[in-house]
Amino acid sequence: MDSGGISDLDLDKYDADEQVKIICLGDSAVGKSKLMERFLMDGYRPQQLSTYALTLYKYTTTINGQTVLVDFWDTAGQERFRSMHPSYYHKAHACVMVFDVQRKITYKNLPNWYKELREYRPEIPCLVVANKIDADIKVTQKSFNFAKKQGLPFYFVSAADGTNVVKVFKDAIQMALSYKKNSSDFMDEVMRELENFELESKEESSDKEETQEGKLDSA
Ligand SMILES: Nc1nc2c(ncn2[C@@H]2O[C@H](COP(=O)(O)OP(=O)(O)OP(=O)(O)O)[C@@H](O)[C@H]2O)c(=O)[nH]1
Ligand SMILES: [Mg+2]
Repeated sequence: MDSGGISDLDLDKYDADEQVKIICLGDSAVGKSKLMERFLMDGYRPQQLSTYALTLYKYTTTINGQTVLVDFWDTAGQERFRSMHPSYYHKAHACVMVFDVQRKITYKNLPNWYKELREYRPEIPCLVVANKIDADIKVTQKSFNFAKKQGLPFYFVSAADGTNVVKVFKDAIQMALSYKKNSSDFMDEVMRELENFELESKEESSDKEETQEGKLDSA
């Protein structure tokens, strides 16, 4: 129940009603960090060092009157395809998968990223993003069939000029929320039940709290 505890603290601290985790996948230098920065800071600083470690961005927004806390996870894609640590995927509610329209290899690697994602998170919404369309707008006439074949939403974007960036992340947040609410993923159901169970028992009696948490920890 480690992250469950942290979530509760976060919800209090940010005065949020809901919390979702969104991860970003894709080869190195496709623009994952730039896209997130563009969305979060509404700015774009070219030529920044690539991401070496994990970066966690916290973002709050209001959807249908509810305050939603979004954890955006960003990590380095590496030069060649490399696996992410399982904790990166843990309890993620949506994934933004990025490739660079100027480098075919980054598109060819999408099935590798997707395969790994599905090993850990079989059901979460995944959005496919073709970045850097500013470099050559003609690419938007090309067809990139991977997303269609997998039945995934697809977006042409540019972190440099901002095209579709807000749209992608807003959609990702909505999808993450609806996934969290109507999830058929068994593990998530169980986790949610456990979280509710913990809250209810806290309300009932505070002196039982410790025993209750002890039980959940060993579950
Ligand atoms: N022309 C253009 N360049 C971009 C765009 N987005 C990112 N870049 C450039 O591409 C390079 C890589 O961007 P990053 O955001 O660092 O890529 P990343 O996917 O986070 O890379 P790693 O952290 O190594 O996995 C940088 O030099 C950016 O300036 C874009 O939309 N258009
Ligand atoms: Mg990066």
